[in-house]
Formats: sequence, structure tokens, C-alpha cells
Amino acid sequence: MSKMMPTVSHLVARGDLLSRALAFFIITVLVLSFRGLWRRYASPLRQIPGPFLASCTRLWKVLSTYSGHTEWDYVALHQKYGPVVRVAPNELSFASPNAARDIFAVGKGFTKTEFYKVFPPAHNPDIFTETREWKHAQMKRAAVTPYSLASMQKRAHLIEDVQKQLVETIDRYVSPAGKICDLGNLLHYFAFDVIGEVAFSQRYGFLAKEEDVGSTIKVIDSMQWYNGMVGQVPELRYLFLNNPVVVYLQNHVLPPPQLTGMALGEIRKRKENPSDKFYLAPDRKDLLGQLLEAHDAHPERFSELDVFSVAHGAIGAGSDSTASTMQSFWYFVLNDKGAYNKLKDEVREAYKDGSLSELVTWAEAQELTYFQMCLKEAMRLRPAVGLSIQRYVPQGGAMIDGKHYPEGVAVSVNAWPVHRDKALFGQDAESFRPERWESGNSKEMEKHLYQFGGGSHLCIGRNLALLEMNKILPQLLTTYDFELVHPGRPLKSHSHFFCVNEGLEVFVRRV
Ligand code: HEM
Repeated sequence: MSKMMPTVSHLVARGDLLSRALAFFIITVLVLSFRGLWRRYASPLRQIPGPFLASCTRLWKVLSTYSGHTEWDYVALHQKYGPVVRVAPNELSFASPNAARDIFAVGKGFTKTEFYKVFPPAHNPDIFTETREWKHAQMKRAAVTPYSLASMQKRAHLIEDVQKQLVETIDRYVSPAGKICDLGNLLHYFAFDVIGEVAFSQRYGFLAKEEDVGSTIKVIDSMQWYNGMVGQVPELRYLFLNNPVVVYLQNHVLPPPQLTGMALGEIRKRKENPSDKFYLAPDRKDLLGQLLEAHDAHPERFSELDVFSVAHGAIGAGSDSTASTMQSFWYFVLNDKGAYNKLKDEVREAYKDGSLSELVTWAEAQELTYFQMCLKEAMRLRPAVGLSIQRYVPQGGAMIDGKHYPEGVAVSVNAWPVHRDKALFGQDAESFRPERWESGNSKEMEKHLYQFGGGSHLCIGRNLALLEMNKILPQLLTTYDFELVHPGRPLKSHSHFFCVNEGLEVFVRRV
């Protein structure tokens, strides 16, 4: 028989291989299906409604995150299935304001899930990523004064330097009339330059160059994609960035990732500064210097690595979030002529009668009642975090909105559906209507705004974000008339953690 001719035994062997592959495939499908059905029906959560796929596997969450519009998926999900929905075999999503209150309540023992462990820096978690409550509390105690409103107000002059630069930049779009200004991008650059100044006394030059310096925004965006996606199945982190080989390469071979490099570089500068070990200059009492002081006072509780992590966290958490909120504010206001005119009248009147400075102070901005209502309404309808905030039910189980849930179940809150609760915010909860904040119910509504999270994990950077927004937004309202290039066009956005907006293009006139 020729050598080229397959023998009977070859054919049998090939057939054997095929049938083995087929058998392997069928067994895998059967095992996965059985596992999925077991997870669905053998679970104490089996009675809770939700998509069939979600009750069997976390694939539903992965696909939703991949779509980049998970916030809208959660809005639709709760509209379809009600206030409690099973979004994964072991995870429930809650949309009632009372449930959110119970899950975030201080002292109730809910803890962060493995989702947070995917976020960097893996070797020394920061205030956001730390899942051990005792360690989180220790770090937060050290950082609370540096992040307080009083400390931030002392840094107002650092924000004001950037405000001036933003105005100079927008001025370039005033003429010729009809020149298109991407206000969304400029606000993103502004937020980044503010973080640079306030946290590190560094101007990274986003506004000066009118570009994403060193592609930092892009890098943060791709990190968020990774964190958001892998965060849905956090054990997969060991296959990717937390894989020991990758960790070794990162620690010993590759240059540090950009944000890590930025934070390390800023700490190094302080160490090399011969005149002061905390601050670069006496009039620059920035966040990093104050964190170093906190470390100096209690090195056993707040290590130098903790300083690094918290500073690192400020870069990642402080720019997209604030930019997104400011973009949403302008998107709503400029699409609502009535609100925009009322807002301009309020702010410009205050400016004329001298109750508003050119570089608006925190106290002055608090007196702008309608402005505050517009800001709250924008944060209500488009909270900057698009993904759900997840916690574990503590030992012994817990009551959530009047019902008991077993320990170990992951429970999540997505602010997008919660902020659309009709019983609390009104039948028109889907609409931008700042006047709703004049109603007698406003205190209750305010208690249930979760754009900054809640409880012991309430956003530590909110004072900076609010100060920054309360200064720049009224200033822009007194300085310019903006008109949308595409009125009515929905804001393009995607979220793998923060909602990253695009397309806020305007025409600008000087007032
Ligand atoms: C409008 C702007 C901002 C929004 C909407 C926002 C939103 C949030 C939310 C929803 C959380 C809770 C996350 C969770 O529990 O999983 C959070 C936590 C946090 N945010 Fe912000 N944030 C903003 C600005 C900032 C800024 C400017 C910084 C720092 C400079 C910052 C740093 C942090 C940190 C460190 C945490 C973790 C707090 C903890 O777990 O105790 N954020 N933020």
C-alpha cells in the first residue's frame, strides 16, 4: 500500500479524534448548562425576576458592560422587572431609594466586592479599591482633612489659575462667528489641569496645548474598559494584569504605567526638594503635601505607599468624573431654552449687583438658587458613574428595603435607575426640570442622590469636584452665551465605569 494512502487505522484514529472532540464539546456544553441551571434554580435568589441569561451566568453583565451603555440597560431592566432584579447568579440590583440607603448605610457591615480588586494599584489598594474595611477606614481618616472643603477652599487660587486659562482658551472661539468650540473637550482638559494643580502643583498643559497630553485621557479610558469588563468576572484578573508573569514584568522590566509614573514622579520631586519635604512652594499647600504631612504624623497608620496610592487615585478618579458632570450640566441647560435664560438671568443679575465676583467663591455660588437646582438636576439624570456600585451582604444577612437577604449575596445600586424613581422624584422623573427641587419633597430627594455614592464610601473627592464646578460654571454663564451646534442631538457617551461624554459642540459669544 502506498505511503500516501491513509490506512484504515489512520481513518479510525482520525474519526476517533473527531468523535472525541465532539464528545468533549457536548460534555462541556452539558456541564456549563447544568451549572447554569443549578445556579439559577438551586439559589435562594431563584424567585427574584431578571433576564434568564443573567440568572445562569455573569455573561449578561459582561455583555452589558461591553456595550458601553450599562446605565441604560439597568434603567430598562428595572422598568421591565421592578425594583429588585437578579443581574447575575449571585447578584441583585436594587432601584428603590430606600434600598440604596440601606446598602450604603454606615455601620451595617456591607463590604466592597472583588470588583474593586481589579482596579490598580494592585500591590497597595487605595481608598477606592481597598476592600478591607478597617484598612479603608484608616486611610480615609488620614485623607479626610486634606480632602475637606476647608482645605480645598484654601487651594481655590490654584483652581482660579486654571479658570483664567479656560476663559482665554474659549475666547479663541469667539470669532469668527460660527467657529465650532468643543466645550466638552475643553471642560475635560480643565478638570485634568485642575487635578494637576490641586493635587500636585503641576499644570499638565491640557488647556495650553488643547490636547490630551500624553494620551492620558485615552489611557484612563482603556484602563476603565479593562477594569469594567474584568471587574464583572474578577477572578479573570489572574489571567490578565494580575497574572504573576505580568506583575513581574511590570515591577522589574517595563516602565511604570503612565498614572503610576505621574504619581511616583510627584512624590520624588518632594523628596528631592531641599527646602521643604512636603510642599514645592509655601503658597502651594497642595493635596500631595498634605497627604505627606498626614503620613509624617502617623507613619504606622498611613504609609508612604498609602500616600502614593491615594495620590494615584486622585488622577484616575478626579478628572473624568468632574468633566462628565459639567458636560451633562451644559447638555441639559443648553437644550432647555427656558432653563438657560432663567439661569443666565439669575447669575448675571447677581454679577451686576455685586453679589458675585468674577472668580466666583463657594459661598457666593451657594446663593444662586436656580443654578444649584440645575446642577443637582443634571447630577440626578446623568450621574457620572455608569456602572453599578456593588457590595456584599454581611454575615448573618441583612434587611434591604424591608426584606431579608442572605449573607454573601452581592447587592448593587446603579444611580441611573434610582434617580428615576417616580415615587420620589415625580412622574416626570425622566425629564430635566430643575424646578422639581423647589418642591416640599426636595430634602428627601436630596438624601437620595447617589451620584457620589454613599455611606462610609461616599466620594472623598466630592468637595474638590463641587468647589471646582461651583466656581467655573457660574463664571462661564456670566462671560459667554453658548449655543449648541446640534441642538437636541443626544450626547454621545460610553461608560465602562465613568460616563465619558463626547460631542458637546457649541458656538460662543462674549457677553
Ligand atoms: C463630579 C465628580 C465625581 C463624581 C460624580 C464621583 C463619584 C464617585 C462615586 C459614585 C463614588 C463611590 C464609588 C463606590 O463606592 O464604588 C466615589 C468614590 C470615590 N471618589 Fe469620587 N467622584 C467625583 C470626583 C472625585 C474626585 C475629584 C476625586 C479625587 C480627587 C474622587 C475620588 C474618589 C475616591 C478616592 C473614592 C473612594 C471613596 C471610598 O471608597 O471611601 N472623586 N466617587
